Amino acid sequence: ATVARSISLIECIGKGRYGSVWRGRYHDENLAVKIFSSRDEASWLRETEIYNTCLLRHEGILGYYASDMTSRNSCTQLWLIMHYHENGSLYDYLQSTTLDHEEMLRLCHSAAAGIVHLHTEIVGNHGKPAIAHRDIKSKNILVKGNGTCCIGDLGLAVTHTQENNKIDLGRNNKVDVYAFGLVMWEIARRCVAEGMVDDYKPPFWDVVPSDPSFDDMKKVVVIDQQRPAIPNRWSADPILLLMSKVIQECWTCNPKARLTILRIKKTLNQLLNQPQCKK
Ligand SMILES: Nc1cccc(Nc2ncnc3c2C(=O)CC=N3)c1
Repeated sequence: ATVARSISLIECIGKGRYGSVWRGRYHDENLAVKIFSSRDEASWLRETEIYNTCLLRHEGILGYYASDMTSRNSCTQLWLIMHYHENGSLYDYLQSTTLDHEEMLRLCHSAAAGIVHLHTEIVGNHGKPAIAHRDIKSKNILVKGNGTCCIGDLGLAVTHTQENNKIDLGRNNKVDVYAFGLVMWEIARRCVAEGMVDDYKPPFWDVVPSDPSFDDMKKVVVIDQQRPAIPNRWSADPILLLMSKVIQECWTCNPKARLTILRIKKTLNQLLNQPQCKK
């Protein structure tokens, strides 16, 4: 509680049903403060539990400072205090930025590396369970100053270890892989090749209303099994053509046929090291 007291909130940088995110200052350092709405107390509790029980210090995971619960007159105030990233979320970043091949692959590879860390169980005293994020999307990924990503928002995450075989992660991991395919599709659209680039669009922008309901999405994705279209221009570029293959293997109808996030990370790393990708 002492930490929260000495943080001064400077500006609101995000607002939603979840609550709000602020840029804060503490000893001349910037930090991000997520203030949870009372309806979202469960997310605060889950994210706090995950960060405090699992070894989650990793360059691909949004850095955590502290959680704070203070009683503010009649109601409870819930804060999550994280590292601050000036570029904001990947969703924000892609609105205003176009990418070359290396920048596209750095964003995709670093985001994949963060998800690999979540999915990997580390056995031992200072280990971690396998974690399925369950809410992978460009608004929950932050872009760091060096053009790499880190994964945030663990409010819906579930854990699994060998011994307390709680849930079958096999299925859940595949949900993360499907969602990550959508994120790679959003990023690749913003990659300039042969003098062309696609506008930023959220997945399914052309088949659902803005701010779609759960049922709107379910009909498109589950019932009709729709998938985002791959822009024609991608087939004229060797890297984007390979990206379209990786992306489509994240979306197979049968979840068992989907690539693992580790295979995706390795493939992206190979593309990153190809000569035509280096500046
Ligand atoms: N999941 C979660 C939990 C706490 C803060 C956040 N958001 C952020 N974290 C760090 N830097 C940021 C942001 C923004 O939202 C926008 C700009 N920079 C997400």
